[in-house]
Amino acid sequence: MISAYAVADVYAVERAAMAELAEGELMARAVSGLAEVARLRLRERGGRRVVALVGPGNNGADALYAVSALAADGYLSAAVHLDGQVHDGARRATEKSGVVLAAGPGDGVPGASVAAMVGEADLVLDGILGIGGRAGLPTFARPWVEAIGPGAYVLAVDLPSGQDPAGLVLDPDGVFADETVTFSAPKPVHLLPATELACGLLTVIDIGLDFDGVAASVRRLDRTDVARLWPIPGPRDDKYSRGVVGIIAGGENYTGAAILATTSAACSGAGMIRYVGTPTSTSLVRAAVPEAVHGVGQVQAWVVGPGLDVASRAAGAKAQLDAARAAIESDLPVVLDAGGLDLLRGPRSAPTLLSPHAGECARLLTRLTGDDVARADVEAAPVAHAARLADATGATVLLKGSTTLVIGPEASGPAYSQNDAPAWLATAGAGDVLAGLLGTLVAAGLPVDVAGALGALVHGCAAEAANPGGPVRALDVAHALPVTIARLLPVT
Ligand SMILES: NC(=O)C1=CN([C@@H]2O[C@H](COP(=O)(O)OP(=O)(O)OC[C@H]3O[C@@H](n4cnc5c(N)ncnc54)[C@H](O)[C@@H]3O)[C@@H](O)[C@H]2O)[C@@H](O)CC1
Ligand SMILES: Nc1ncnc2c1ncn2[C@@H]1O[C@H](COP(=O)(O)OP(=O)(O)O)[C@@H](O)[C@H]1O
Repeated sequence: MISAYAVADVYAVERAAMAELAEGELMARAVSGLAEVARLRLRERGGRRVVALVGPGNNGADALYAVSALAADGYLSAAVHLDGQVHDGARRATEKSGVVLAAGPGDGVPGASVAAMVGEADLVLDGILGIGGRAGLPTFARPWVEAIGPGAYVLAVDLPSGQDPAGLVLDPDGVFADETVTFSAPKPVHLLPATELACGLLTVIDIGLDFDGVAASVRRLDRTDVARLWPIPGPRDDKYSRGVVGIIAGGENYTGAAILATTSAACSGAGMIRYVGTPTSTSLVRAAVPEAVHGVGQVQAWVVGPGLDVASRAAGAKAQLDAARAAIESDLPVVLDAGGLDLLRGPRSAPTLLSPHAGECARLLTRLTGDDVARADVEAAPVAHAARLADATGATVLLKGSTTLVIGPEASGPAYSQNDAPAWLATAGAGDVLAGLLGTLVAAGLPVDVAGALGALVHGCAAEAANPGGPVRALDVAHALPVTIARLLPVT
């Protein structure tokens, strides 16, 4: 598991370490790791020119020291900084090592020469702001960032400047890095959906800080966690003890969603599937998933909603909707997706996992809170909106996207944020496959937040396995689940 820590906690751990170490030791460790990554990237790309964008704080000092080390190695090194607002030691190191220094804007150095210096760089070290910064790129740095050439490799120190350290909102004018080098541990900005995209590849450098006993602010499961968490059957298990999942999905319109969700539940190892559909969906599921049994019965968890049309007056729709409402009113765990979200009236007493995409999250918030929330609002501030939905419903919310967030109501512990899927997974029906997989995990008894994070992880891995590097269809993601799961489990 990867843990990200809140900025205040990182500072506290740093202060404790500094009290034990010689002055400057922590920064020296950070700089040495940063310079090493920069050297590696310059070598890989055959680059010769490096420029550091230097802000007034320690982040700028890291970048200045690193660029000095690169100058000593013979790279053509330069730095732009705010005159009079540079770390003294770092400035002295830079002057000694022959780095070309340009202060700008505002001290007589023409903006054009600063722009040319930045524009020619093969590698740009972004040290404008670190985790102590606020969201938003400072005005002085705008011309620097605008001057970055299209072919430059942008290596951010700690975070891409302008981006929110807490990871709550994206600054479209901030830096978008190819890679972010951070120290000791990730911070929320690196893992959360709004800002992760701006960080590029994340490289964490160990500088010897100890986070034992510090609570994570955001968690991310990795592939090595699957063996520990997956419900593996034992010799005493039978289909019922493994968990029966009831799936109320599809209708006369979205028949495919029924097949995708039930196939996914079967392929992820549900002990048994009870399917409740309309006549056409039912006959298609009978053909596609012969393992499923039909009609309402005893289950350990319900999945309600993929392809469910709550306004349908087609044959069998009323009976299916009655079953869906009864499932939501029951005291059993429920995964609510797509059309099922339209049936939620308020908090439930049993474990509940909502799995909206941004549009569905906006629609549900609008209905439940009375505020007009648009899809774009959710996309701009995913954590705030998902948390609001969790608080309004008492449920755990799995907000789907390229980074999928799993967050419970206030005080229910840190969120999970998963980024395991290729962008090819952004395809119709992929969410229906996820719903079936979540149903398997919740019916097996996993807590809904763990089921959400684990499901998103395995769903992403199955999408990659279905056709590495190329397009995937949703049904192939479901069919890739058995072998994907087997590969993630220990060999017995
Ligand atoms: N094969 C199937 O049976 C499938 C069934 N599905 C089911 O379909 C139902 C509706 O899901 P949605 O997420 O589509 O519904 P939503 O109502 O959440 O989203 C539709 C939104 O997409 C916008 N939109 C539609 N076409 C667009 C286009 N070409 N370009 C830009 N925007 C466009 C619409 O304006 C609307 O805002 C759900 O119940 C879902 O489970 C989907 O999962 C797809 C596959
Ligand atoms: N850009 C992306 N990269 C990776 N995964 C994505 C991306 N966009 C969406 N996804 C994933 O694809 C799935 C789409 O689900 P959803 O929007 O419900 O589609 P549908 O309703 O058509 O099944 C979700 O699991 C989501 O996390």
